[in-house]
Amino acid sequence: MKVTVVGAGAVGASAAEYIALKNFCSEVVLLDIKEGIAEGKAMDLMQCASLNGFDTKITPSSNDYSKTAGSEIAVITSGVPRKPGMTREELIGVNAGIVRTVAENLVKYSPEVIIIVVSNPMDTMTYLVHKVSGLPTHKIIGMGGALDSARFKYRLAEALDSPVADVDAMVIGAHSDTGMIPLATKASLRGVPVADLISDEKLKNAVEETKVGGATLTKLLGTSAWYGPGAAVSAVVQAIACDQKKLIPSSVMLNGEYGESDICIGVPAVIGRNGVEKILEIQLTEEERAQFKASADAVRSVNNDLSI
Ligand SMILES: NC(=O)C1=CN([C@@H]2O[C@H](COP(=O)(O)OP(=O)(O)OC[C@H]3O[C@@H](n4cnc5c(N)ncnc54)[C@H](O)[C@@H]3O)[C@@H](O)[C@H]2O)C=CC1
Ligand SMILES: O=C([O-])CC(=O)C(=O)O
Repeated sequence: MKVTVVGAGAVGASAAEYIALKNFCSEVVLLDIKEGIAEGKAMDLMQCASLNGFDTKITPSSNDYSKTAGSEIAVITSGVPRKPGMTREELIGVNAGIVRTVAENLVKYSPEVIIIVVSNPMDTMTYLVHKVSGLPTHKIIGMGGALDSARFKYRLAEALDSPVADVDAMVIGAHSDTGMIPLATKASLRGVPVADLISDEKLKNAVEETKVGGATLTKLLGTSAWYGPGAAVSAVVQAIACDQKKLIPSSVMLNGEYGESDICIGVPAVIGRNGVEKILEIQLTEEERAQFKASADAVRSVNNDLSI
């Protein structure tokens, strides 16, 4: 299995590292437009192979897409991250041009590829890839829900004083500070509804902290996060590569599901060897349905800023 990661910055390198550590791919091509970056990161990562016991070969590329030819999966992390005080939506002006060119180049050399979009504003960048790549809709997946759900589980575990691994929870909606919808009503501690175990106030705090999870880290770090994003990317890549058919909230093109069409936004999706294998339409409360509609409206208005 050959996987390409475009963008050898913080998130791209972290994703390549986690993919290699999990040892399920033969090759990861790490491509960056900046001369030397991919070479340096790939060399540094390959020097971990004997220490960490992985066989995955990490091949660098300085913007040479011929090296990506025949990739079955490609991850787009190229573009600028936000700085403290910014929203993800403010990145559209720079990132749309980058994501468009990258998607076109990827498809040129790997016409059968499945693309995972990470660059922000992620839901709109995913929509853009649908419009410019010519790939079938099931082959384009926006990564946001995997990360946001992991952050929600972390916040719930904190509130419950329980191990994170005992918590199950999901976040749907847009990957944005205001559009995320952590599904508090469905969160559980090994099947026991979390709402039965902690106060409304604690649950509400966990929801609010999850929604601004990216902004909180950006404020602390001066740039956006990379370990969680890299791990979340590797989980989506592995679900495809190993045909795991995992239920991962992902930004996918909707065609009537949840009452929305011609939009990419986070919904529960089964991810396997064919990419998006199924979209699950789960029961939402009236309040969650209203939140989803508002979230979709906001994504649509950002999509309108694209020139496609
Ligand atoms: N969807 C999600 O959950 C998350 C999304 N992000 C987004 O991912 C993106 C990357 O973030 P970081 O890795 O922290 O940024 P970074 O600045 O560390 O790395 C970005 C890399 O992209 C490269 N690049 C720029 N234009 C390129 C092009 N045309 N072709 C190839 N490479 C190019 C740069 O040289 C740089 O090395 C940002 O847009 C950020 O907002 C970050 C975290 C989570
Ligand atoms: O917050 C950001 O800008 C980066 C991102 O999408 C995340 O970490 O969730």
